Amino acid sequence: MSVSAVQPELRVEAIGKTFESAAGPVQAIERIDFDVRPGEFISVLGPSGCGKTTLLRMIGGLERPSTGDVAIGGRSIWTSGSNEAVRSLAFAFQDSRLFPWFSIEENIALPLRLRGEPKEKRLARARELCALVGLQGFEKARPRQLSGGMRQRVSLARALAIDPRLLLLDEPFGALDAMTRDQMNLELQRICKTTGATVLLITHSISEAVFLGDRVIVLSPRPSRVHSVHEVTLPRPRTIAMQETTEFQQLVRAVRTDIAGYPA
Ligand SMILES: Nc1ncnc2c1ncn2[C@@H]1O[C@H](COP(=O)(O)OP(=O)(O)OP(=O)(O)O)[C@@H](O)[C@H]1O
Repeated sequence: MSVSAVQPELRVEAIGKTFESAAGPVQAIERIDFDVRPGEFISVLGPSGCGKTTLLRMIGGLERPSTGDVAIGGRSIWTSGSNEAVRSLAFAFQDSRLFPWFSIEENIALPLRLRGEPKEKRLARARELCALVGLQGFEKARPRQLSGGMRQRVSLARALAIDPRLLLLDEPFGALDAMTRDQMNLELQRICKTTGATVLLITHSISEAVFLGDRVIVLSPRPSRVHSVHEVTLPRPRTIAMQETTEFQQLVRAVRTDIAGYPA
């Protein structure tokens, strides 16, 4: 089968969004189109307020677009309202959004509980995921006993609990210090390789976008459009040392040039 014959995992088609507000309409997104291949990692960058979170929310079924549609695995979310498409995706955010009164394994198992999975099955899956994200031994701990980086691991594990077709990440490591963030980027790369997940990552960090992405999509200021798309051809697995290479630095420079002049 040729590459072009592979059905995209995600299709964003002519999507646009205008919010109604007391001060009048606010056009956040003019028009955005792109496809994501199964297993691909896409990073999305753009100036503050250009509509990145709005885009993610429309892809995730949380915000109705004013125009256009989104399809996951060939199933439209907005035109035909496919519940199955929405059930096949998962989110993680900058704030880990854990329930403080639940243990780590109960937090991870929560999406399975909401789906009515039996307790034994969902806790077994939570323990597997604890190991996958490097939290073995912390299954019974409470969120307050963990560091910020560890809480983000829990948040990722919880997102992976349903085996999502598509993982939507909104600046998940934005609140972490630089060293923890590097570590989490390596972990995320390893987890993606293990699970084969298709990922859309919103970030404000150009180097994170290049380090993780197969492609980097740069959005224009509001009302946003796709400004440019950068293919990242660095081999995988990527290492922190690769950030010192000329190829990596050239890519970062090219992306930065595209968003130069915008507050990133
Ligand atoms: N519910 C809403 N009602 C009115 N305007 C909104 C609403 N939600 C978002 N906006 C506006 O839409 C634009 C895009 O917001 P959004 O949060 O998607 O941007 P962003 O690129 O994620 O921003 P940042 O990089 O700062 O996180 C902003 O101008 C915002 O004020």
